[in-house]
Formats: sequence, C-alpha cells, structure tokens
Amino acid sequence: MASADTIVPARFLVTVSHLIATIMAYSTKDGNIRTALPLLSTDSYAAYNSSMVAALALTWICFATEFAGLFSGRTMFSTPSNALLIAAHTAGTVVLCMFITEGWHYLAYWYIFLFCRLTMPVAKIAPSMLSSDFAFLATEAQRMVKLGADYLHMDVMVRLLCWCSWSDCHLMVSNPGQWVDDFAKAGASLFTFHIEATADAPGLIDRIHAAGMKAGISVKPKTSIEAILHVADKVDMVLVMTVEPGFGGQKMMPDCLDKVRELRAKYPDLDIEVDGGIDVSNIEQAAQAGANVIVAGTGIFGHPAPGEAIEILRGAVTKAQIAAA
Ligand SMILES: O=C(CO)[C@H](O)[C@H](O)COP(=O)(O)O
Repeated sequence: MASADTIVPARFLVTVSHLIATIMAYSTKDGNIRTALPLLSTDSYAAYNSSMVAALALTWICFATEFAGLFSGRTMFSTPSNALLIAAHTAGTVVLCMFITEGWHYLAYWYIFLFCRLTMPVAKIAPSMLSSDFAFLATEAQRMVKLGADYLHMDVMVRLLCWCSWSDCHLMVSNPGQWVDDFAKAGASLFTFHIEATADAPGLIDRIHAAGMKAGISVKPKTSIEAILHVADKVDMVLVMTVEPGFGGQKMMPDCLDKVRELRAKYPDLDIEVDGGIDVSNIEQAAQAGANVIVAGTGIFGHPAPGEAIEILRGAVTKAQIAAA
C-alpha cells in the first residue's frame, strides 16, 4: 500500500495536470465548437460556446471543491479515495488531451464531464445524531461536519426540527406525508420515509420533490426489496435498515445485506444507504454488498476518534467500489 508521503503529492500533481488540461480546453474551445458547426456556418456558435463554457465552469467548481477537501485535510489521508482520484484524473487528462488535439465535437466535453461525475455513487458518511449528546446537539452537529460528515442523519420518531441544509431525515412515523412541508421549511435536504408507512409511495415522492427535497425510501429488515422496486427509479436513495428501527446501539443484521446486493446489481448508480449497527468492524461487509451511504451512530460517536472512524468508513466504501469496478 502506498504511503501518504507518496500518494498525496501524486494526487496533487495529477489533479493539477488535469486542471491545466481543462484550462487548455478553454483556450482551444473554438476548434471543438467549429467541428460541431456546418462548414462556413457561424449560426449557433454563441449557443455552443455558452454550453462549453458552462461545462468548464462546472468542472472548475468541482476542482475547487476537491482542492478544498484536500487542503483542509478532510480527504487527504484516505488511501482508497486518493487512488481512485489519481486514476480518474489521469484518465481525465489523457481523454482531454485527445479532445483538444483531435478537435472532437464540443459536446464530447459534456459527455466526459458527466461520465466522470455520474459513474460512481460516491461514499457518503452520515453520523446518526441519535447517538450524540442531545444537551449539545448543535455543537455535536458542528463537530461531525468538521470531522468530515457528508450528512447528519436525523431519526424522526416524533416531530423534529432540522436546522441545517444537509440533514438526511429518516421518518420512522406513520403517515409521513403530513410532514413534507414542515420538513422542507425546516431545511431538510433528504426526506426518507418507510414503504411500510404509506399506500402511495409514488405520490409521496412527487410531493417531496415538489417541496424541493430529495426523496428516500426505506425498508425494514422483514420487508423484502421487491416492495420498493416499483419506485426505485423515482427515488434519490434507498435506505436498507440493518436493525429494527427504534433505537441505536443494536447489532447489525448481516442478512439484510442481501437486499443491498440485489439492489446494487439492479441499480449501479443509485445511492444505497445502510443504517443500524454499522461500525469500523463490519463496514467492509456493507461496502462489499454495495452500500455507499453509511449511517453510523454508536460506530462514530462511540469511537475513541470519531474523525478516524468517518475516514475508515469512507475508505472502505471507496475501496469496495474500486474492487467492484
Ligand atoms: O435508525 C436508527 C435507529 O432506528 C439509527 O439511525 C441507527 O440505529 C444508528 O444507530 P447505531 O449506528 O448506533 O446502530
């Protein structure tokens, strides 16, 4: 395994090469746009130019985010993530050089960009606030975000107010539809309900989306995955419970991971979340089954170094994704 002394500078250098290639693509974009235009025609030049500039602007936003993660140390020490990014940036630099030198159609840039962004459902770690110190909830939330959490997982058994824009709200209530507007107003970004709690899942998903939130659907351990397949294309995430919902600190039920395997085989790009009894000792099983969004309460808050636990969970997911690719 490469050490941080070599892999971190290697990642930095290939990322910079990729960035330079995108800057070159900006300065030579005229050739790619003209390839897309009929001979001697200048109609549509402005529209194609704006489209290409938009794609490049999105790329640079992604670079800014990545450099922020790298320099803040948040994504610096995960070897599987570093290896994946080195491979992605190397491939991106090579394809972009061909795009420039061979004068490919400008739309190819969009395809390259979208392929790079969408091919893999990235690892997301969601500390379950159920295991935090409720007397200092806001401080606990800030601590988790500083330590690298991608979401804060909020279990809702009675009404709860979300105060931040990256709350992953898991509603373990009957009639979840009655709370859609309240959660949207409170700033929830992801509203996950149980298939067992509604008779009209497609309608509820539409309402969640219309309220400006992502929609997730959850299955309890005894519910088969077939129960949600009719809406798997409509939702942004499927949550497979690996314990009976209710409280933290339970033991993960490995049988539930068969549902994750089945779902991942059918939906390679879907966000699949697991929740219940996940920690650094069993994350490899969940990651190898295909889970990429990891909820952990006791596994993070009860770990002597919660930031390290978050990175181990993220690293295991990324490593399993590389192995499966
Ligand atoms: O949904 C939940 C309980 O119903 C919790 O999110 C879950 O149990 C997380 O806690 P832990 O990681 O300690 O098991």
